[in-house]
Amino acid sequence: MTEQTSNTQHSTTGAHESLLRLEGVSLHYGSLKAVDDVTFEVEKGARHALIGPNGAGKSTLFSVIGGAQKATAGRIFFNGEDITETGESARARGGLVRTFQHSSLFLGMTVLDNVALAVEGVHGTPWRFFPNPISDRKIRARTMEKLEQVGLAGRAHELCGNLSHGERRQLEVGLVLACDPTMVLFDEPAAGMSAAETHRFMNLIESLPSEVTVLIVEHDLDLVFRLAQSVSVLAAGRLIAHGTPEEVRANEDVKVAYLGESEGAEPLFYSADAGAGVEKSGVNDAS
Ligand SMILES: Nc1ncnc2c1ncn2[C@@H]1O[C@H](COP(=O)(O)OP(=O)(O)OP(=O)(O)O)[C@@H](O)[C@H]1O
Repeated sequence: MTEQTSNTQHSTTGAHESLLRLEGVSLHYGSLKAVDDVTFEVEKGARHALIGPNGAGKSTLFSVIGGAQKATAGRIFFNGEDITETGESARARGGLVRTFQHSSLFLGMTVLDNVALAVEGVHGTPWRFFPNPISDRKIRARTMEKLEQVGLAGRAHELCGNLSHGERRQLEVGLVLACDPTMVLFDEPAAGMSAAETHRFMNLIESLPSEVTVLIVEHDLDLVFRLAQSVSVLAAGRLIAHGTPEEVRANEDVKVAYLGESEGAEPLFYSADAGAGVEKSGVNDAS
């Protein structure tokens, strides 16, 4: 992927091709095992969720995958290449892109200009003395395409600072799409969203091109079980389950891990055939 990437190659086997593979990944803070010997893979084109009770290690593992934090043990492979030692921005250039946070939006600029700058960073002249991204027709067309994809074309000329919380999150996805990602890492996208915003955002993630692989860390289990085709469950830093949403719902270790978090909490999971499939206990309900 980059000059920092080692030559180690990971061969994939089986019918489905692995895009991201973690092998024995750990991140220990002294004696605290925030992430402990985690092995799993995400297939190309998958909608994969990483869930777990509070303090399970989700954010830490997410940072390790994105490259913001270094694993203390284990290897990470992306597209067959060992990226364990590859930095965050080099991973992003290689297609493994994390959603931008609100802080990366320019609130005093229009929605159009925000995405145009990101598009220009990827497709345009890397740096100009007097940047005027909208003057470039190709960049403008590409920018509008990204805004259409995230449902913000009608807000193109609005100042970013005037957008609602949900719209800003849509815009963050637009910035990510501007990077032409192979895989997008979504970090709790539904946090702080209203039910309507969450619904819109779910539709947006579902409408992403099928060649874009998605890994999502999310507390809102309604969203997870609607969106994900495969789920990995962490508890106390360890991977305790990995499989389809149905398999994970039925897993006894998963039920115990969630219920153990809050005594007297309502059961977190209905059986798979009980309508919506998931009952929120409030334990991990960020909505
Ligand atoms: N920088 C740090 N130094 C020491 N311990 C940390 C650090 N960051 C996280 N931890 C600890 O690592 C463990 C995993 O934390 P992490 O935030 O990854 O869990 P999480 O599953 O994302 O939790 P939540 O759902 O509450 O956000 C926790 O015990 C946390 O206190």
